[in-house]
Amino acid sequence: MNNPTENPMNDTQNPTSDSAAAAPAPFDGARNRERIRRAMTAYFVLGPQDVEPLGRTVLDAVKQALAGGITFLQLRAKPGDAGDILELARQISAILPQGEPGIDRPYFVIDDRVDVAWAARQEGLKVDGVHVGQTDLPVRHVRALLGDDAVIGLSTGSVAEAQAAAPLADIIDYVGIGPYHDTISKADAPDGLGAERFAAVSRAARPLPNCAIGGVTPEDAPQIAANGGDGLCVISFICRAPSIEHAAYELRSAWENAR
Ligand SMILES: Cc1ncc(COP(=O)(O)OP(=O)(O)O)c(N)n1
Ligand SMILES: Cc1ncsc1CCOP(=O)(O)O
Ligand SMILES: [Mg+2]
Repeated sequence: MNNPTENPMNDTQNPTSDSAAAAPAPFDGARNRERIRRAMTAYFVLGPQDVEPLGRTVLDAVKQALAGGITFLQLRAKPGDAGDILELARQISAILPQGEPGIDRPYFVIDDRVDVAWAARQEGLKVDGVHVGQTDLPVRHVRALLGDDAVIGLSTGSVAEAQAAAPLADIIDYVGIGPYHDTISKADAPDGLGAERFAAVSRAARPLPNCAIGGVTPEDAPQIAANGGDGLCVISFICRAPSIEHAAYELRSAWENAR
């Protein structure tokens, strides 16, 4: 299913792919913003709380989602002790393909836990960085702790938060915008933004890459693409699907057809 010819991680428009070597794009920073933007295509978030009640494991879910072609992965274990999250990150890292994130394998980040992301990177795991929310450690401290080449994502849910994020484009790499619809996967989430408010938030967050999160399914792809989105981010759509591999494939195909 993970056909390299259809792979945004091997895409000819990707300035870092071999096939683009003849016409290199201008350098856009140490972490390559355009590569990260394209990796927003099919962003999968999960933790034990999302799959274990359904009789699945995080590792099996990740294996199947990789086969289906996800382009970005986030380990969001809530609640979780640091050591347990680190151990899960080790196991996930071991099944990720070798090579460059965004080209040969999905990016892989840890939710909230800058300490775990730091430890994982010290161990040489394929952990690219962290995704933090508005009340987590401020991103300037996250950047100082993780270094220049770590990937840092920030949650935004309003125009004001996006306006505050945009000037930090040298510190953060992308924003998650949501919830797009109401969600069952985050207890304290506000009501869904809907397409119009999403458009205003994504506009305010420019030039940062973004993904839409919260009740998102492949059916949303055309509307999200038309409103300035760079990709689709899901928990339930993949975790609750009869076939995780097929759901991941559907998510990615929907975005590739919509953008
Ligand atoms: C890609 C992405 N976007 C938003 C979130 C939500 O993060 P946050 O607001 O910190 O809430 P929790 O996920 O920590 O409950 C996310 N995790 N990923
Ligand atoms: C973590 C998070 N942040 C905003 S909505 C959300 C949950 C998304 O999960 P689902 O795809 O199941 O609605
Ligand atoms: Mg958080």
